Amino acid sequence: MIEINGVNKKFSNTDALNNVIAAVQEKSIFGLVGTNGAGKSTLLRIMCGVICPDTGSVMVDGENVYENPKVKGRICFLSDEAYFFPNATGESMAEYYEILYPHFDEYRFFDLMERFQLDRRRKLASFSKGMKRQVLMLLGICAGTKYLLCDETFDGLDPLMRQAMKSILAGELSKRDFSVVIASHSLRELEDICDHIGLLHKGGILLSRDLEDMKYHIHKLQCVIRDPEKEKELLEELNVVQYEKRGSLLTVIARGTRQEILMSIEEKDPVFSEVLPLTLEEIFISETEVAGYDIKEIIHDAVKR
Ligand SMILES: Nc1ncnc2c1ncn2[C@@H]1O[C@H](COP(=O)(O)OP(=O)(O)OP(=O)(O)O)[C@@H](O)[C@H]1O
Repeated sequence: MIEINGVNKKFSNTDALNNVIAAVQEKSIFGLVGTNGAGKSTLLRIMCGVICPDTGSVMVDGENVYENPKVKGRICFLSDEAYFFPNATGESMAEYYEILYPHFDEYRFFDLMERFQLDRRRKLASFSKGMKRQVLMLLGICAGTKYLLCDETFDGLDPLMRQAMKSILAGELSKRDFSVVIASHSLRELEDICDHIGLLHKGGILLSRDLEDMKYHIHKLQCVIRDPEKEKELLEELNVVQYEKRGSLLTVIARGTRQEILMSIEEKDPVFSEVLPLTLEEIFISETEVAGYDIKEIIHDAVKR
């Protein structure tokens, strides 16, 4: 488990991170979402012990990661710019990773390179940006470390490759003691792979939640109730996050399971009613508005990229 305990980091006059608190659970995928300059790379670099926080700490399996080679050996960090040595090929990078990571699985790496139609003998400098990112992801997966931290590594891949990488990551998770952190601009990108999402904004975590939990405990109700008294009662009974009335159609975003909301609405003799799950985007917008933030622009920006 990685615990981020009140981490602060300042660069000259810039507050890059401001009291960040979060946890990456065992055998999980943690999505770190945020726009440019939100502090994602800084947080990842602190999480893998490359830079030291000004205050606060990052504990990996109960030990401080900074200047701790034993703990750092359990982490593989893939930076947002794929860096390879001059003249490096897939084969020579494999040799390098074998030195760095004792559990690096060379056989698997070459097998995956072949499946992705990446020539292991070709110079990586001649690969496209997306192909370089594929090689980097495969190196990271085959490194055999307990933790893999990916800084926007998914963002340069085409949709097919993204899906392929996601299924490889999911396969790894089911086989071994493995956790992944993926930083991305795109909320939608992470929706179908992450167990947990942390939303980073201007150096602070605005929201950090389990996806299943979020989706299970908040819903959108659309209904038409003729009797205004019953409509009022419904709004009092439900744990309302937001509501809107257009003509006779009442739309409510409320906390609660689908079953709980259905029970409340059925007692009010609705002319029409339906309870729908929220998209991740809708959940983030409503949750952050409740917390007093007008996050729509940030979320939409993150979704568009
Ligand atoms: N070495 C540094 N020196 C000075 N300022 C820095 C340094 N590294 C990061 N910063 C500043 O810290 C803030 C957070 O930067 P960071 O790279 O962590 O954001 P990010 O969320 O990864 O952004 P992006 O999505 O654009 O990569 C920015 O304002 C950035 O200018």
